[in-house]
This record gives sequence, C-alpha cells and structure tokens, in this order.
Amino acid sequence: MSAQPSRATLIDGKAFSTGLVERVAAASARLEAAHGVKPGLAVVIVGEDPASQLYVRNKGETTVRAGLRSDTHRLDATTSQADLLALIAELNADAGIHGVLVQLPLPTHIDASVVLDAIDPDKDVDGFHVVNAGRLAVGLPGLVPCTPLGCLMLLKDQLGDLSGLNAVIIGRSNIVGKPMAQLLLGESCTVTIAHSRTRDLPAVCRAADILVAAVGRPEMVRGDWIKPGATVIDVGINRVPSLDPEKAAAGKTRVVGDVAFQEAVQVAGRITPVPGGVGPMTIACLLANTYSAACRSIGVTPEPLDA
Ligand SMILES: NC(=O)C1=CN([C@@H]2O[C@H](COP(=O)(O)OP(=O)(O)OC[C@H]3O[C@@H](n4cnc5c(N)ncnc54)[C@H](OP(=O)(O)O)[C@@H]3O)[C@@H](O)[C@H]2O)C=CC1
Ligand SMILES: Nc1nc(=O)c2c([nH]1)NC[C@@H]1CN(c3ccc(C(=O)N[C@@H](CCC(=O)O)C(=O)O)cc3)C=[N+]21
Repeated sequence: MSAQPSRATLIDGKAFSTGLVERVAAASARLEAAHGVKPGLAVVIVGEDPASQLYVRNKGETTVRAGLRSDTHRLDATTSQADLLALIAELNADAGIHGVLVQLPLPTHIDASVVLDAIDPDKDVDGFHVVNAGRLAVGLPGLVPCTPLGCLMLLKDQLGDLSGLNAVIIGRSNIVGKPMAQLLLGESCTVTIAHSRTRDLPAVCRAADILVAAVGRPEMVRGDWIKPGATVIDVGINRVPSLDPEKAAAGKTRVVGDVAFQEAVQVAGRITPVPGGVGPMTIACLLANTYSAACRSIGVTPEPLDA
C-alpha cells in the first residue's frame, strides 16, 4: 500500500466573505434604523483597464447587495490630475459618502500618492493614506488596507492566537506587504518581509509557520519552499493563458496565484485557493471599512464584525 500524500485544508475565503458581508449588511441596517445613516461608498475609476472594470463592477454589486449606497464615478483615461482632485474634494465634502476609493493603477500622467493623500483619512476605506499607514504603524485605530485585513481575519479564524509564530511575507508594497507585516507584528508574530533582493528566498520561506505571498509572479512559490503543515495565504491574482491551447490561442485566460497550488497543497497544513481565497475577502473588508467609517462619522462605535 502506498502512503497517501497529505492534502492541506482549503481556507474558503469566498464562504468567509459571504458571512462577513451578511454581518456588515445586518449591522448597517441597524445603524440606519437607529441613526438614519446608510453607509455610502464612492468608487472612482480612471480609464478603461478591463481587470479594473471587473473589480469595480464586483465591488458595486456586493455593496448594493449588502444594502449600502454605491456610487461609481467613471472618468476618461485623459482626465487631468486637477479634475480628479476636484472630484475627491467633492466626495470629501459629501455627508452621504463615508468611503472613497480610487481604483489603482492610475494612468501614468497622474501621481497616485498625491491623489491618495487628498482623500479625507476618515473616508479612506482603502487605508492607503499616509495618515492611516502611520496610525497602523504606531498602533492607533484607523482604517486598515482591505487585502491584509482580510488575510488576517482568515488567519485568526484558522489558527486562533498567532503570537510567537514565524510569519514570512513575500512583497513589500504599501498596499499589501507592508500593512500585512504591521498587522502580523501587532498579533505578536515574528515577522520577516522578503522582496526581490532577498537572498535564498526558498530557505527564508521554509522557516515560516505563516507564509503570505504578495508578489505578482504566477506560481513562483514552489512546494519545497513550504514548511510541512504551514499556513499559506496566496494574495496573487495573475492572469495567464488558458491551459487548453485552442482557448489560449483565442486569448482565453485563467487566474492563478503566486503559489504553485498543486505542489503547495501536498505540503501545507492550510492554504487559500485562487480564486476563492483572499480576493473575495478584499471586497468584504471594503464594505466593513465603509460601515466603520459611517459609524465613526456620527460618533457611534462600530459593532464588531468578526465571525
Ligand atoms: N487578492 C487581492 O485582493 C489583491 C491581490 N493583489 C495581487 O497581489 C500581488 C501583489 O500585489 P502588490 O503588492 O500590489 O504588487 P507590487 O508589484 O507592488 O509588489 C510586489 C512585491 O513583490 C516583490 N517581488 C517581485 N519579484 C520578486 C521575486 N522574484 N522575489 C521576491 N520578491 C519579489 C517586489 O519586491 P521589490 O520591492 O524588491 O521590487 C515587491 O515588493 C499581485 O499579484 C496583485 O495582483 C493585490 C491587491 C489586492
Ligand atoms: N484602490 C484600490 N483598492 C484595491 O483594493 C484594489 C485596487 N485599487 N486595484 C486592484 C486591486 C486588486 N483587487 C482585487 C479585489 C478583488 C478581487 C477578487 O474578488 N477576486 C476574486 C475573483 C478573481 C478573478 O476571477 O478575477 C477571487 O480571487 O476569487 C481580486 C483583486 C483590489 N485592488
């Protein structure tokens, strides 16, 4: 008899996010009944990037399904930075809007950091404003970036107390890697941030009890980079040609993560799939942040939304 290879438990971000969206919907309905305030999210998209259009549509649909207000502002790719800043100023001043998200990437003639820092930090539901990055770094309450927040919720749900665990994050972007590191440090993990200059990345990864891959390179993390039993969170969303050569020739694509899933699933203890893992959590956390921002705008303490 040959030994069965062990298979990791799948972390079902899609199911978790459905529950989180339901909790946001219920808490928002109570907020509206008690205080007459319906949380409102404004999403601004500049240009026609098809992937961005898809995410923006998903966000809008989920927001409306949760009973929140959702406004989408579609601006032409040639919109000037000044016109974009003028729209943000309007949204900052709009009492019916509690969350403002400017979809990234922006066209190259616009300076993203200027635009992100023009958003009122208390409406910055992406958590990208320098003030919110600072609050997270020093441990003050603030709006936390949605993708790392969603990863942390999944990790706590799976593992409970994270203190003392070795966490390795591959990627040091301001929107995923750095805030993920801050959150895990806040949970008393021993945190390593790896990036393109890291020496012997496979060896660094093999020390991880928690491995978060946020690289943007399809299936870069191999099975033999993973410590047996580790928890693997795959943030990557990469479009690659379809496996079927005919479909690939016709331009059909599929989505894969930054982790070679078929290898990793044989070694890891738990792993998020792509799709159906971190992606849906990002959208659910955006709604949770919009709900919290709406509460704080009227001085109400948000209800806890953890499972
Ligand atoms: N699921 C979701 O909701 C979301 C998914 N994503 C996905 O997550 C991934 C990361 O996104 P983002 O953080 O914006 O990406 P960035 O491109 O901003 O950052 C990528 C990071 O990976 C590092 N890196 C690149 N190549 C290597 C390598 N060969 N070895 C080690 N490190 C490397 C870079 O290092 P260096 O700094 O040295 O260049 C950089 O820090 C993407 O696939 C993106 O699509 C992003 C946001 C939300
Ligand atoms: N200001 C800003 N904030 C963002 O949060 C932001 C952004 N800009 N620009 C683009 C990235 C990417 N992003 C995703 C959101 C949801 C899924 C998602 O729902 N994914 C599904 C479907 C994946 C698919 O099939 O395409 C899944 O993984 O199951 C993915 C990626 C948010 N981003």
